[in-house]
Amino acid sequence: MRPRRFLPAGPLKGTIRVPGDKSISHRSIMLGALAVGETRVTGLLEGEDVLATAAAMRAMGATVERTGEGAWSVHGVGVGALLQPQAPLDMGNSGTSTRLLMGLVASHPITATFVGDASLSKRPMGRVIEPLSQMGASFEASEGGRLPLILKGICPAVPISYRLLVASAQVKSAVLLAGLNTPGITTVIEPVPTRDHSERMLRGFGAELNVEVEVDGTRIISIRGEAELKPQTIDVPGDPSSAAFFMVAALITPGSEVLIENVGLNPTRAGLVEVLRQMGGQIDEVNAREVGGEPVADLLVKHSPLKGIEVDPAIAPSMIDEFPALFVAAALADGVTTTSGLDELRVKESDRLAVMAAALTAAGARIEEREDGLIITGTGGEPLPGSAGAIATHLDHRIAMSMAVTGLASKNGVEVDDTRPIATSFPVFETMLDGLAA
Ligand SMILES: O=C(O)C1=C[C@@H](OP(=O)(O)O)[C@@H](O)[C@H](O)C1
Ligand SMILES: C=C(OP(=O)(O)O)C(=O)O
Repeated sequence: MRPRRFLPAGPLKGTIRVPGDKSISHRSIMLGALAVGETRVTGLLEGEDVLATAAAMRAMGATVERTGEGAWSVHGVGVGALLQPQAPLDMGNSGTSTRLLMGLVASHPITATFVGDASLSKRPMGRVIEPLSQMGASFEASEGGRLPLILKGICPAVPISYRLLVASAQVKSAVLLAGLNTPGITTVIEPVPTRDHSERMLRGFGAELNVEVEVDGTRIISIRGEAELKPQTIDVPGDPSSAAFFMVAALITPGSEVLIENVGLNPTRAGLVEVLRQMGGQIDEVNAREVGGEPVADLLVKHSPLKGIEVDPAIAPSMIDEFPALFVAAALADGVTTTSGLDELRVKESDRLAVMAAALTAAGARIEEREDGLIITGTGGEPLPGSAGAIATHLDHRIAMSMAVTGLASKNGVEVDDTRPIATSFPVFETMLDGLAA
């Protein structure tokens, strides 16, 4: 364990550039590994989760090499040509690596064992086991459909049409990736839109992918299998989920003004910016452009008095990883913030509703935990008292970073029990935070 007390500090001033988007980084390595020829990636997130994906693709035959800071070269094996890994695939803390790679393995004639850390081993895999079983793959999973599990893929797999039961980009992507090496058309029906990086990138690599949107917003996504992917050059935009911590930090710390450069603002990811603006946060988009097929801008964030709001549950999928950071903003806002429809937060790296309720309460905030959300009564900008002892982060990087930010807006600081998990998604977080506060 690596504990740290995050002390009150500020104002935050300066310009930062957050590391590459985690979702896009995973996908660029996976698709690069399935294209024939060399894919070059710049701006790749070199966090532990993405490195787990890189190691797994190497174990299945691809050449994945670092050529410079954030610069990677991937020589793929071609769709259908993944090799049987010789040892269990260690997915560490990463749900995205696990579920997307299960999709890839499912339609190859190989068997793979998936293992992970204590957090990942508690997370539900039934949501991908179900559709991939329909496609013909077989599974030996631990109790409740959890890791460790053994997946026996099948070739040819059976194309399916699958309606998502949970709003999950990981489940959608697992089925689409399995569909890549499946004859015919594999379809995912998505009643609630989730992040669409897989769709964008599959198209970019030359897969035949079709999206129809029905009047009620349901998306019908079809991919033609036995695809041939062409290698690409990919520039990964900055991760809005990492930028989130600095947006909130700047908004709640008096006198702050921070420019966060190169932030990915794909509409399926940008919910937090909208919600913080509804709360009164001043966040200006400058230099809007496109990077790697994704909308990007620099965000100029200034300290702002925030007010509590009722967060529309419909926006949740577009900010699903940002709720821990939002709860911190709400704890410092004037009035009550209500959130609902957040059951999915209970099955992330930790139970993010229970863990954030306990953590913010320990820091002196007023929190009521409901079945599907938190109700937070803010201080109206007054610093929170801070924590007496160490706050339990349960191997969850986003809890650790959220509570680090809470420390800035506290009287006595907030102690986090373990900062190591931050390296799964944002290895330079502490350096950046210390730099802005200096
Ligand atoms: O597809 C992805 O890259 C991700 C999808 C989301 O998970 P779910 O699909 O479980 O909602 C998100 O929480 C995760 O951090 C990354
Ligand atoms: C939920 C997350 O990641 P994953 O599901 O890939 O572990 C996250 O990064 O917040």
